[in-house]
Amino acid sequence: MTAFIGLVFTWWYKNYTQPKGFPNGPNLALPFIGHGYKLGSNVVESYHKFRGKYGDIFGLFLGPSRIVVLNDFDSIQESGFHDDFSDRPKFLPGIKGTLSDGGEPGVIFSNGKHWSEQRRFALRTLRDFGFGKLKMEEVIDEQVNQLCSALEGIRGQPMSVFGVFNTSVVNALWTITTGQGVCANDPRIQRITQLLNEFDESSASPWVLAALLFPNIESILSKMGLCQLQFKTALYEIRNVCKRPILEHEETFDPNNLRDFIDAHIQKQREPNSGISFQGNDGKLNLQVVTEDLFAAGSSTVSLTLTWAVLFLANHSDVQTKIQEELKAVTGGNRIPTNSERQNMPFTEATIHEIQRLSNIVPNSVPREARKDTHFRGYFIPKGTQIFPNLGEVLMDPQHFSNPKKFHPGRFLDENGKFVPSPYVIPFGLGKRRCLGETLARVELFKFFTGIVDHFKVERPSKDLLSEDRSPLSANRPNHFEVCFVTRT
Ligand code: HEM
Repeated sequence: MTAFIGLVFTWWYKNYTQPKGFPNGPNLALPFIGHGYKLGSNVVESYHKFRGKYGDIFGLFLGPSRIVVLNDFDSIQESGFHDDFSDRPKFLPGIKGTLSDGGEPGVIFSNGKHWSEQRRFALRTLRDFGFGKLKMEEVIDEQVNQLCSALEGIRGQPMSVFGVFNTSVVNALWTITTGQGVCANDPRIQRITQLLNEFDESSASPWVLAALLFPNIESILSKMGLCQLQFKTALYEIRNVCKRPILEHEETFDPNNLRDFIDAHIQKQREPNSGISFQGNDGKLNLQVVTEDLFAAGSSTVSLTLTWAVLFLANHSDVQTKIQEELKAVTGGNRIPTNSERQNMPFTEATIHEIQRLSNIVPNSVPREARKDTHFRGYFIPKGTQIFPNLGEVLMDPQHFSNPKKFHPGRFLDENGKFVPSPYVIPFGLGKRRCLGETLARVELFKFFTGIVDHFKVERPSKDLLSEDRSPLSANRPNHFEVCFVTRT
């Protein structure tokens, strides 16, 4: 018996205690759940408390995974550009298929050459987007107009905006990747957006995080009703929906007429020196998964930011008035401004910057992993440790933003009314893994936002201000609320 206890203790000591020089953090990690029992229902709040207690860089076990949480701008920036910290941990391994070298395909959770090549390709293709008649701005304008027409149809009645933007944002992405327009009520798109939405709602739960990090316990947690990984189901469904257009594109591919993102990828696959990640079956798998990745990363992020935007607008009608004045001066108030016109709209720019700061929709960013034993800022970080850049702590840091919980676009305007962006507004992360959809996201946010303010006065159904707090069940969503979109004459 003593020998058994000795063995268990040795196993626990080896797997659940931190090495010398590791950042401070809560004590006593329990087998399998680690410090999960010390986290409340909202991980973001727990991390904020831990930061107060253990400092800007602290460590803990989440399930059996060793984690370091970075909470200040300098360490997030330095780690972001650090070669040893630019890998992603394994995420539901194999769920997206496996490359010939055993690695993960795609871009969000891939590493090494596959990641760098696919990232460079996707970044460039989204940034320079324009295939034949298909131009990014036109695609988005069409979705903004469709959305505004649908909202006009509600005739100013109180309505919830949760999920309202998802369809438009997914439709724009669908057009950009596949070249095909879809009708607003396409059941495939509705299903994908619904699943991503549900995942988003549950993403602050420590159980969901534990299941993502430690797939072996996922089925047990699901059976206990502690977590449902809708995200996984969504990935399968997105895969099925994307398969068909990819096959059709392969059959009808014409190198002299690139129609969309899929065509651009197929062209790379057919170039002899395009890099290993575009060759053979790996190339095909990468296309499949990069397409899925764009949907997974690019839909609820943008639509949730717009949901917060509407909430802030409803609470701050003075902000709406100023933006409407800017729109009138720049466009005459009867069309969606072009992306290049945003430089003439400093107050609008400042407002979107403030919305992105305060909505803080990806508070813990996407985890990275230490590729080897590394010394970082005086700490020892062993190989395999997961690194969480806690962006939310920077966005809400009183050292960078006075009264950080207050919605105040004016903080980003100088005395001449010029827009001065803050280096501490980092909703897209920092460094080598920084969001690759940033350009597209910025154009989408600008166009949907100005389109709505131009068409409507966003009003609260009653005199009471809407709560700007986070829903207790989620790190990034507002509490349920309703607004009225009153058409402007
Ligand atoms: C408001 C909108 C968005 C926000 C706040 C956001 C935020 C982020 C963040 C924080 C990361 C992790 C960065 C890191 O690890 O350092 C990320 C990664 C990523 N985002 Fe976004 N994102 C947004 C929109 C989009 C869009 C529209 C797309 C594409 C259509 C996209 C595609 C990606 C991809 C593919 C990655 C993984 C990059 C890599 O691992 O190399 N995102 N995003």
